[in-house]
Amino acid sequence: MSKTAYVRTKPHLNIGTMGHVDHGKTTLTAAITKVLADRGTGAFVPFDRIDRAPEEAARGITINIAHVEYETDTRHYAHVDMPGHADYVKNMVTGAAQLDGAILVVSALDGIMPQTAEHVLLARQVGVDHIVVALNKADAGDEELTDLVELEVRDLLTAHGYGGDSVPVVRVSGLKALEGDPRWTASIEALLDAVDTYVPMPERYLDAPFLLPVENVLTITGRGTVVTGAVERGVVRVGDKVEVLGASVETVVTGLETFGKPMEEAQAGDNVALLLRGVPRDAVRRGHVVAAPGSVVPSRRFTAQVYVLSAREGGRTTAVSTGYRPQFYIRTADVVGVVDLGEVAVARPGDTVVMTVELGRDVPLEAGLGFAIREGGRTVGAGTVTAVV
Ligand SMILES: Nc1nc2c(ncn2[C@@H]2O[C@H](COP(=O)(O)OP(=O)(O)OP(=O)(O)O)[C@@H](O)[C@H]2O)c(=O)[nH]1
Ligand SMILES: [Mg+2]
Repeated sequence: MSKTAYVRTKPHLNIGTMGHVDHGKTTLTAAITKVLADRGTGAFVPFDRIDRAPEEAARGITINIAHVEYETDTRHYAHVDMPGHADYVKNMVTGAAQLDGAILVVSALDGIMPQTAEHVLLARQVGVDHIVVALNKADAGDEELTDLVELEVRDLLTAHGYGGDSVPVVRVSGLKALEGDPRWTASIEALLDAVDTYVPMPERYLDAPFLLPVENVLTITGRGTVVTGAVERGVVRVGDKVEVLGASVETVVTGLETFGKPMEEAQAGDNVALLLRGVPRDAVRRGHVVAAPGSVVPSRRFTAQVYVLSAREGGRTTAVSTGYRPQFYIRTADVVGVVDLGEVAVARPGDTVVMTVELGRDVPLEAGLGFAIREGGRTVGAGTVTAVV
């Protein structure tokens, strides 16, 4: 672990790029780091270091979620570059669950595509309240066509409750900005200004007991097991006792880092790595939750309001009934659950229904928590927990 400590000088936010495959999310992410590196408030992260897992290079699509950090004049950001490929939308849900705002990347050449719409729907569901649009590849697009794409994107956002008329839509070229073309580096500056001003600093629940949904688990040779993720609430310090829900382990945090920089204390919103004393690597998984001991009681039964996606939105073509067993994506967890629709008994695509769910295992639940429902690799529903039973 490197030695320069993290110094908190600016408010920290978590943002990310989402959008259809090949619309330019990773190129744009690299371009943002380049523009800010030239300004002196970040380090350039080239495309191939963002799109870096071996599995990805082989298939040429973003599968794992990559994080980079940078600063604007007013803020410090952790930025996650989310995958666009349909098979990996579940990774997108994990990433979006921790975002304060998102940059929706839409190719000005192609317009809205299936994952553009799916990502907007999922973002809404997992609680991303602010979206800024990057109309990418504007270097290659024709202006009238781009105008149409912009209208189409604003309509899509309005349809999902984002107030499409007031959402900033910035025409950019990640590719040309990476090449240093001044017209297009200016477009990236404009995009960052839009993010700085349009995405508000969210309220951080610093006084609540510590909770972090585990996004990834790794081993540091000679030091032990590390879990990473964004702190959902509270504060954690080196030396604090924590419990890992899902693994049923109590342990102590022996190290804390953000982007390779050690810190004494992490707080709600921070994207961190936690070194856990004496926890075997295979005891902890993505989807587990690290929390202050005794602060949450995991459970498996809850009631929820659920929207069943229509076929046009990529959902099912047939109704679901009591006994249906899809996967539930809750925070970073992916758990099977059985649906009970009560007296209604049947829910058709396009319906909003109340259901009781019995999950296959206990997870920390609370009223207001958003989740996605998936089946056979596609999203079929989106809901909010109304009560824990
Ligand atoms: N003309 C032009 N091409 C671009 C621009 N941005 C990206 N591209 C090209 O579009 C293709 C896809 O870019 P990526 O950045 O890999 O797209 P992505 O959205 O990250 O793709 P996935 O991660 O697979 O979903 C590449 O060939 C890029 O060079 C742009 O601003 N202008
Ligand atoms: Mg990518």
